[in-house]
Amino acid sequence: MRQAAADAKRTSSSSHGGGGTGIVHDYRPAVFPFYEKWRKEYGPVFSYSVGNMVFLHATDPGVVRDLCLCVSPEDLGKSSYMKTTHHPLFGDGILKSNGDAWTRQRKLIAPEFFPDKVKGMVDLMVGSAQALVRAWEERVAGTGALDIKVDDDIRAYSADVISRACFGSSYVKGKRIFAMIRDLQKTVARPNLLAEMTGLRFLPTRTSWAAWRLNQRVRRLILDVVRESGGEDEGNLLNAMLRSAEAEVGGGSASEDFVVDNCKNIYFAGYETTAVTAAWCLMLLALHPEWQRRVRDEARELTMVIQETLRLYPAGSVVSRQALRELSLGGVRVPGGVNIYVPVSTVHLDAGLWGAGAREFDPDRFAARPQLHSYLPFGAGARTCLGQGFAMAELKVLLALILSRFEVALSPAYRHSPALRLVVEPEHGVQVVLKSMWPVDGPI
Ligand code: HEM
Repeated sequence: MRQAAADAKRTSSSSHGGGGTGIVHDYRPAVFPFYEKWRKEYGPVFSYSVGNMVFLHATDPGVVRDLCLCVSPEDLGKSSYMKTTHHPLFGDGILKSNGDAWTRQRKLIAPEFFPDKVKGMVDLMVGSAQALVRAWEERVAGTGALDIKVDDDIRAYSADVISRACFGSSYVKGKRIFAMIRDLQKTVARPNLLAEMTGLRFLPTRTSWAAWRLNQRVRRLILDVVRESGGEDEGNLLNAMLRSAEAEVGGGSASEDFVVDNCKNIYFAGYETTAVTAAWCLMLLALHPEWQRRVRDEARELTMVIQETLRLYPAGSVVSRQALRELSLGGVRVPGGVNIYVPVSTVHLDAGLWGAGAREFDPDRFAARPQLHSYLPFGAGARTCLGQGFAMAELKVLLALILSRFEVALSPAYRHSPALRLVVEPEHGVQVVLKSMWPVDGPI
């Protein structure tokens, strides 16, 4: 098995040879070698167990369609698998909660991402994107062309946007908080399967102590910002959550928990996902200069390019659920307690759903709306991503500004190697060559 994974890794991790030849967008054999092997052996629906946990792996369109249509929080919820290990990161926030607790949080947070609210955040996105583009312009000036790994700068953009949106004028402190949550994420991201499967997870370990300490610091800092804001209505997410929490759960530590946990959830859900999507999108645009031209001519085309990026490189690689009671999905009986995994990239590359060219980059396919169950970059059913409008706006602002200033080509140093680190990201970063299209003091 290990050898199969290593072989697959070698074939998908390739230097692209200058013009982008040799890049294979289908990363499944490298990133999910076991699932691919089992799917080929057992078909689109199979189950396996780890200790006493049962997993149903499904890519059958009937199962996926029923999963998308199931909106009852009593039937399907988020898996309790890893809940204890990941508790310092997610707490009881929206991402992992179920039942009434989830319904209440969703109702409170969703309005903060309604289109009119997102529209009000576009200016702050433009401000952050302009800072990035200006910095690149300065580096390009004098050299004519800049060979650059874009990932860190894009991450800084994503962190800046989400900090400003969440923390308003305290966004500098917000960025420190998010940096700490990132450390927390790294600490809890090392899964301890044995601990999950046994009572040992309740015993403190060095990692769990480190996570606990980090968590306390994050909590103190978030509550500091809340106190500093003095309840002033700044129109940022933090204040909105505070208002909601006080109205719903009353003051005191329950409302503090609500705010702290959901700050961490929003950060986790919105930061890395958006940054990684922007990086993959730049890689694909660098490979396809004809699409750079089309996007410059017609803004609508940018939406299609982003949609196609999310099809080929979905940041959320798996839609996971737990059957909270016995269900039937696409004619398959699913007993209560079973964990359901839908590998998004397999659905997105299904030739039956997307045609023979499913593995190729072709944004034109999004001229028509895809079928509900064939496109899951933002998840499925009642639990779909709350921030998708926000993420799309953030991506459009950044990419439109970059393309209005630069021609983008893939660097000869780029190595294509998608790797799973909670989200599927470019293992060695995305390295491109930027050429300025305008004089450096031109308008942005
Ligand atoms: C390109 C960027 C993004 C991608 C690909 C993405 C993807 C996802 C996915 C796959 C889920 C799980 C859905 C499911 O299980 O059915 C999710 C949930 C969620 N996302 Fe996003 N997301 C992105 C950006 C954002 C942003 C920017 C925010 C907020 C600022 C956000 C907030 C959330 C929240 C709150 C949930 C939990 C929804 C619930 O459980 O009810 N996401 N996202």
